Amino acid sequence: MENARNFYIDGKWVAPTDGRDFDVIDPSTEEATVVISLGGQADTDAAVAAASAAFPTWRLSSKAERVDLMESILAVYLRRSDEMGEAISREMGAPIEMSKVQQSGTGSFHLKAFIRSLKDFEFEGSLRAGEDDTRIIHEPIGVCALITPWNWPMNQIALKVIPALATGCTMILKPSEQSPLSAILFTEIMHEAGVPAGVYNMLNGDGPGVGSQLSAHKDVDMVSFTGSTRAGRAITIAAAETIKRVSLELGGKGANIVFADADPKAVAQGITRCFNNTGQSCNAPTRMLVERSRYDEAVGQAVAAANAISVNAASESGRHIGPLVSQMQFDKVQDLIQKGIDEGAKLVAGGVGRPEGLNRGFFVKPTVFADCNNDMNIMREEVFGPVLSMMAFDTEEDAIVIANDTDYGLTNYIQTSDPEKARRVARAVRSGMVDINGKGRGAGSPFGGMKQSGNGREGGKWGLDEFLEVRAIGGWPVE
Ligand SMILES: NC(=O)c1ccc[n+]([C@@H]2O[C@H](COP(=O)([O-])OP(=O)(O)OC[C@H]3O[C@@H](n4cnc5c(N)ncnc54)[C@H](O)[C@@H]3O)[C@@H](O)[C@H]2O)c1
Repeated sequence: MENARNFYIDGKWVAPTDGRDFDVIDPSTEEATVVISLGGQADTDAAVAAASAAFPTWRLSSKAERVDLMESILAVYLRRSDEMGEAISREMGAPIEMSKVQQSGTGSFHLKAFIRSLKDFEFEGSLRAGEDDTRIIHEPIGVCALITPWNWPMNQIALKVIPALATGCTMILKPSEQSPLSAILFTEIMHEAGVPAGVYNMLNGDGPGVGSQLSAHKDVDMVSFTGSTRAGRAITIAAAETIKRVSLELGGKGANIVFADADPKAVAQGITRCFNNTGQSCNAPTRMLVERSRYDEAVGQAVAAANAISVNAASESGRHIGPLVSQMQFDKVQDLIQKGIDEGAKLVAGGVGRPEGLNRGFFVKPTVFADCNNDMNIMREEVFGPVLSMMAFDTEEDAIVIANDTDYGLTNYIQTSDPEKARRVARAVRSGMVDINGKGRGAGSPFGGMKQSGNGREGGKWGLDEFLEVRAIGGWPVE
């Protein structure tokens, strides 16, 4: 990859001033696949300076100009979409076919959705009908630091870069050092599409380096972050000194409430959903709560579904799951599986160690625990691996209490054929998002959580609002 060691600052690929080498590991082989540079303070300062210099002009760009630019980006993206799938598969281990469709597909999906949202967005208007002398104006917040994770790399980049661009902000993207290849390719796409110099900048770096430097930088107006609750807390503290806005998308521990009247396929679908992307999704339904009359049958269905999942290298074609992203994640997931056993949960599928025949690579057995309770680590911590925890409940009220007994509040799932119950439970669970009977949310819906799952909303009109200041001007001379 030609630009692997370089950064993109002020419309050009440049060598780092302050960089050091870092090996990107292929999770299927545990071997270095590319060497990138991790930047230092001088690189951070140069990128922030470029974004600051571009802001006064870009903030005045018209909505039509920005829609045109987003359409150009979409055209280039669609042409290079397969390459994007390959880059993501190589850097974080998503199986190649899944990566080309699901991982890479998020880029064009969000681009299209944001083009629609921007076309509909009113940047200026009256306070309310008849109060035309109070003008409400939405303005871009300024220079934004966009810090993204490795699990859905293009999804997160698109959910931050595109709305920042659409609202007239300028930005510095710092992707995860574990998944830089997709970000480098995306930067080539932005360059080819003709993004003006300085509007979009990209630096590779780690959390303690570029991540912290951006969070604390006096010339950065906002940090938009997706990743662990640990890093979200550190960023908030670093940002406090300069009172910058911090938007956070953090972890989750979604409950999937399966009532006795649910579709017979609900349990198997819950497993597929939980283990997709090798369980590395913040909105994965990792706690399956099943009404007692159906519980034993559900455990049997979950075991059959988990045992039917194959695990293999990311480069192999097929519908298997791939490895975890890194040694660190592998160790963390192994540790949590062992804790589940030690705490008395009933291991009914998978377990510690690699699947048979896979001696190298960060591969984990698809694992199911039954008879869990809410005090266990596997029910409280975000595992971020192919591990499902099951528990029985007796009444609707119990299910709601268990679902809400968590520090997180990102997505909950409800399976029932009773529409009244579905509406009641959807209102009662505390999460930014709820999926009923496997129906996804429409394009342009807000994505985000409550409690320690964060405070941001990404996507659609709400995703644009995140990057805007709202101003109120009284005595506006009416035209
Ligand atoms: N909610 C999500 O989408 C999501 C994504 C990735 C990881 N996670 C969770 O995080 C756990 C650990 O994964 P991880 O260590 O790769 O995630 P992380 O939060 O450490 O890293 C995510 C991003 O934040 C940056 N970062 C890390 N520390 C930072 C700091 N102090 N200041 C600024 N930026 C910082 C990283 O360089 C990366 O770009 C996972 O097990 C999982 O539970 C959640």
